[in-house]
Amino acid sequence: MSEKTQKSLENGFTIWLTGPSGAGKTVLAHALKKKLKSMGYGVEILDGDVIRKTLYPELGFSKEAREMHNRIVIHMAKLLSRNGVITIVSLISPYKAVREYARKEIGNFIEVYVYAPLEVRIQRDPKGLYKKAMRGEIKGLTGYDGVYEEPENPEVKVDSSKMTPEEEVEAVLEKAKELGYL
Ligand SMILES: Nc1ncnc2c1ncn2[C@@H]1O[C@H](COP(=O)(O)OS(=O)(=O)O)[C@@H](OP(=O)(O)O)[C@H]1O
Ligand SMILES: Nc1ncnc2c1ncn2[C@@H]1O[C@H](COP(=O)(O)OP(=O)(O)O)[C@@H](O)[C@H]1O
Repeated sequence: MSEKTQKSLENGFTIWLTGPSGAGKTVLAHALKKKLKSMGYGVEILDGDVIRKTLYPELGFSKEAREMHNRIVIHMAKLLSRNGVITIVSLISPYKAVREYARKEIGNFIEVYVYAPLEVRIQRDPKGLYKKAMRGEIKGLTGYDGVYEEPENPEVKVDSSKMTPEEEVEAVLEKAKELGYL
């Protein structure tokens, strides 16, 4: 669809995908983008891994580093959302307080807990990080030997070991409609 025919939302919103490595955030982010684009909306993905590699590859994964990085992503999402863009954030964001800050700052907000059991994530291990953690080559891998504070009341929870990406997309879009964002 050309820019001229792109649907413009007066108020954008943010779909915040949180969950540990290998849970399925990236896959869901791209499936959502494809679907929303085909419906004619302006969509942007903010992927934590990509932003890290582009802006500060040496940052690391201490609590302080993650909080600072997450705050930068929150600011980007706020700017995009308030200009009518549907913003999909794909970010481990392990700390509840930071996600609550995101909700408050951004406003129109759908928190999606992307869940998969540890055994499934270990089996998938798309980046080989669980193998490295098991060999002791990395420490503090989120959801393995690093903290992940599970969302208590996310707008949506998807279990990627039981649902297809298409079913996950439907669950998120249904919630967006229910909340009046679409
Ligand atoms: N120790 C440790 N813990 C967690 N993740 C690690 C770690 N080391 C490297 N990686 C890789 O970093 C990717 C990006 O993480 P995020 O920016 O989403 O994380 S965070 O919100 O700052 O916690 C994250 O991407 P995803 O696998 O897509 O989630 C990992 O691939
Ligand atoms: N229903 C599903 N939703 C998302 N990912 C799935 C699903 N089923 C299997 N997978 C697989 O799980 C892995 C998830 O990786 P990824 O999306 O990169 O996770 P994350 O971004 O959370 O680290 C991929 O290899 C993907 O093919």
